[in-house]
Amino acid sequence: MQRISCLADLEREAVDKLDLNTRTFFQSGAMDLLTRDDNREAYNRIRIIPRMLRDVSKIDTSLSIFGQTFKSPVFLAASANQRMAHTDGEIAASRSACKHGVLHVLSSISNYSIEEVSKGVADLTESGENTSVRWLQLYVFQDRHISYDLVKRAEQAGYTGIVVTVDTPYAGRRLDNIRSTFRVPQHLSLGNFEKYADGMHTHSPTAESTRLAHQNVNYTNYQIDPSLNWNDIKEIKKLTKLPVLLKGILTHEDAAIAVDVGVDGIIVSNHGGRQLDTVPATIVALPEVVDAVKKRIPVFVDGGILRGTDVFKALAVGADAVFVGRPVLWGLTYDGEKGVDLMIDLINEELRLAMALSGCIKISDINRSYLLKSDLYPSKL
Ligand SMILES: Cc1cc2nc3c(=O)[nH]c(=O)nc-3n(C[C@H](O)[C@H](O)[C@H](O)COP(=O)(O)O)c2cc1C
Ligand SMILES: CCCCC(=O)C(=O)O
Repeated sequence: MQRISCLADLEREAVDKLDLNTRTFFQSGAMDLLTRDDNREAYNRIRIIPRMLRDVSKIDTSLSIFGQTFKSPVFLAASANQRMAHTDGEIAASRSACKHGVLHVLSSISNYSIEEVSKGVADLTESGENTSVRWLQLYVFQDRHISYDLVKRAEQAGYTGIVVTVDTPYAGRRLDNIRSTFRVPQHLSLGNFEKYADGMHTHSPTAESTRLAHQNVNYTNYQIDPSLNWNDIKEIKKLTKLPVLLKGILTHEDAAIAVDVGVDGIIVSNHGGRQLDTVPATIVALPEVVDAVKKRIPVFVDGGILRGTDVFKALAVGADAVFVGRPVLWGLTYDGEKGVDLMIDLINEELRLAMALSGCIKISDINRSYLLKSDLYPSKL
């Protein structure tokens, strides 16, 4: 077997190992996959302009956000059902993030619960790692008490941020999941919701409702509340002292409202092309969001990031850090925690090299002057 040299190799190995059901769940995007694929192609169209002779013998990829220090700006995005990739699922991904000093975002729709993941990383604190690099991704369910309780549980379990996903009032229409009838394997449950299966909470998502939602038998079966609006975001802000971020913003208009209502951070995302097909690639949407936010709050981006040069380009446009989604699943599938370690090491090494070869010594050195101007997308501003 050839050695894994980059994230694309890791994807190939993982895809070879997976059954059709899991593979289509991970790879799928909405409708014709135009946005999913555009996320990557848009990075490929941007050229880096390097500078020389700057003593690049020491490269520092560390950064600080909300008072927390991270070793690299490549974070791990939330994805549902990570035990479909590997039996250690979310615990393995979270452990790997803690060891590397980068963020792990736990999906609301995880197989291991908020508390199980906390327990699963606890021994790393004893060996000196910072295990507070964990945020919770929040879906706002029709039964608001469930979502509000998830926030409280996250606070108690040592999570340090809440990421509210705002692009999913309904699940996108993912044709391959409909064609091959997506199923969460019977032995997996949705850890966070077991405590609500008491008859009191009739709107709690279950593994069964998840199955149906993915088959689009009933779009509302995830029990996500499609009435979610800006007033709810203000309520969530009142509920917690943790930073509250919005994931799924794609326009300068929404970015400006987010800042006005007191949101603490924005993740420019199109859900990996899984929601509304034909929305712009995230690296295309990023400049107008960055320009509207004017550094008042951090801006992050995800979607299609596979190379160290992609990370460099996103930071050059103005992202504070980036998230990778599917690559976490490829790492998990390949070799559990060790596979995620490998994924993080590979992309960090590529970023380090991209910085050195373009003459950037630290993260704050990276800016738009390192990109060919004609490749930067026209902003709506
Ligand atoms: C299998 C899968 C499950 C996902 N589940 C969630 C989720 O539960 N909540 C969420 O906010 N985003 C979810 N996402 C979206 C990711 O957080 C992220 O936005 C996206 O994967 C980034 O694109 P990339 O995969 O090209 O890196 C999921 C993505 C995938 C591929
Ligand atoms: C309604 C979608 C829930 C899981 C998810 O976010 C995804 O599969 O992309």
